[in-house]
Amino acid sequence: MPGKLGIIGGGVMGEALLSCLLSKRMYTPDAILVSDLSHERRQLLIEQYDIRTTHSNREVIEHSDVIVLATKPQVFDSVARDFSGIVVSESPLVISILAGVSIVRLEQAVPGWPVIRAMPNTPATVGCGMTAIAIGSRAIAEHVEIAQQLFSTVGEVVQVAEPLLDGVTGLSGSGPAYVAIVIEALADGGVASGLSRTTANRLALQTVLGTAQLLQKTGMHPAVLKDRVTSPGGTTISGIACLEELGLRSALIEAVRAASSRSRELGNQ
Ligand SMILES: NC(=O)c1ccc[n+]([C@@H]2O[C@H](COP(=O)([O-])OP(=O)(O)OC[C@H]3O[C@@H](n4cnc5c(N)ncnc54)[C@H](OP(=O)(O)O)[C@@H]3O)[C@@H](O)[C@H]2O)c1
Ligand code: PRO
Repeated sequence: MPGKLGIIGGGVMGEALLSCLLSKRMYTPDAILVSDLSHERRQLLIEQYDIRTTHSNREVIEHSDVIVLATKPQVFDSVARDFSGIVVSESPLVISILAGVSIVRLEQAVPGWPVIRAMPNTPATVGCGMTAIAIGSRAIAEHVEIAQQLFSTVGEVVQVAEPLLDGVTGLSGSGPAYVAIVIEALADGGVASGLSRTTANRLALQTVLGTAQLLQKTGMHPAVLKDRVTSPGGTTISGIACLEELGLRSALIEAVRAASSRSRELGNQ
């Protein structure tokens, strides 16, 4: 991976990328500079990862060959002001992971530099992320290659047309929260049926993990697996009837749609 990496915003997602890129040795700690407004946050990142940090976004911008924007979208205008008037000998690649903020807005904010929009997710922390990227008008093949390399180090990568990124955000960006709720609720069901909390948590987690791996490794359609588990007149069909009655499918569909629409809304603010 070429040169120096800068991360603006060392919060949950900035740290997720940072920790995995370091553990996979894509970057060495001395090649990374992270800016964050919070002193406590900067201290934590220094102690945890032995990287350099700063309160100044401009320092990160001037230091880096690749800049990952990882603040909340709500502070984008303020971060954008930090780019104004900066002169560099070679334009860095700007990769934004901000939900909703469009390539047009990003390109207006950075002075003629290449931009790529990305939507990763938190499993990137352990190298199991899912990231979609959309390419800005000034990015060339070399920049796409850098983004592909960076995000494939922390999981899988797909390229999509920019308008689809809101849907990606609602599905794989927000998805880890939905799946975590499903795992927690399955465990609650186990506890309600008399299992200890520890056993129920273990069963719920391994069931979700094992099912995902089975589907991924075999390429089996989820509906086929559902049918394989469901014996005629057995236990599973009683559970499924309950899920259908209580609307699990439509709840998940509506959750993805609501989150996608919120992503669009954030982009228009
Ligand atoms: N979390 C996810 O699962 C996820 C997944 C995909 C994409 N994203 C995107 O990633 C971005 C960050 O999300 P997050 O969950 O990591 O948020 P977060 O934990 O709040 O991290 C953002 C960090 O940026 C700091 N910050 C605020 N204003 C700043 C400024 N002007 N300059 C530099 N740093 C500043 C924040 O400090 P304070 O807390 O002190 O304000 C915070 O430490 C968002 O745009 C989100 O849409 C998040
Ligand atoms: N977390 C961010 C949010 O909740 C974006 C996707 C996941 O806005």
